[in-house]
Amino acid sequence: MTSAPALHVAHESTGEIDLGAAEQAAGELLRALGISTDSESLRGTPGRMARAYAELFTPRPFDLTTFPNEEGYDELVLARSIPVRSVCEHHLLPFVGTAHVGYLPGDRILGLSKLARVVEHFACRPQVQERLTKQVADWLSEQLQPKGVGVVIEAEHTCMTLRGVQATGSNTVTSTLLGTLRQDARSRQEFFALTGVNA
Ligand SMILES: Nc1nc2c(ncn2[C@@H]2O[C@H](COP(=O)(O)OP(=O)(O)OP(=O)(O)O)[C@@H](O)[C@H]2O)c(=O)[nH]1
Ligand SMILES: [Zn+2]
Repeated sequence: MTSAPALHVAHESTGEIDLGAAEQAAGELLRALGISTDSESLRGTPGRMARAYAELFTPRPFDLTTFPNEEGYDELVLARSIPVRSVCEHHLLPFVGTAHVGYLPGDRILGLSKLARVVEHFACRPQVQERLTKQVADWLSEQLQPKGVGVVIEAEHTCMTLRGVQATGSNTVTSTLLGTLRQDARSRQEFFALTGVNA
């Protein structure tokens, strides 16, 4: 199988990260919340907070490597249980879970790891789960021109399980289907059956 020229996926930063300013602000936030940073173990906490959020908001750049679909493979390609870690844009608390990302190939097939990389790419920013699901599906559709795309994400929102309503054990399922996977009932059913999500 010959590799097509890789298309570089630009880092889509949500803005410049100023670690120094973030550390200072984190220190002020802790003090405003009544948490002293005087002790040895908390002295570095504002800096750690700044670096932790910077890490969560910085996706790793990657190349979108595709190959010609030489065998004319026309069934579903599905990567299941891709880990998802993101941060909800309402509380800036983590939501974590798994994504199932699949497509029905057209003229080209995608390097399999890229299905996980595109999830990370859109997860590394303040998000809502619905938008993340749709962004992954739309991006695959635009870049690969497949016959269909399906994305399902199941995630626990810690803003909903650890605080607020404290709905411990709950998780949220979102899905976006495009093309044949949306229009054709049999393809749709097969997709959900293979993801293991009851729909
Ligand atoms: N649709 C959607 N809502 C989300 C997501 N992540 C968090 N939220 C919700 O965003 C909402 C923000 O609502 P507010 O009423 O402003 O916040 P709040 O007072 O902290 O609400 P509670 O969480 O109910 O205590 C909450 O209902 C969250 O559950 C997400 O990915 N998608
Ligand atoms: Zn939230």
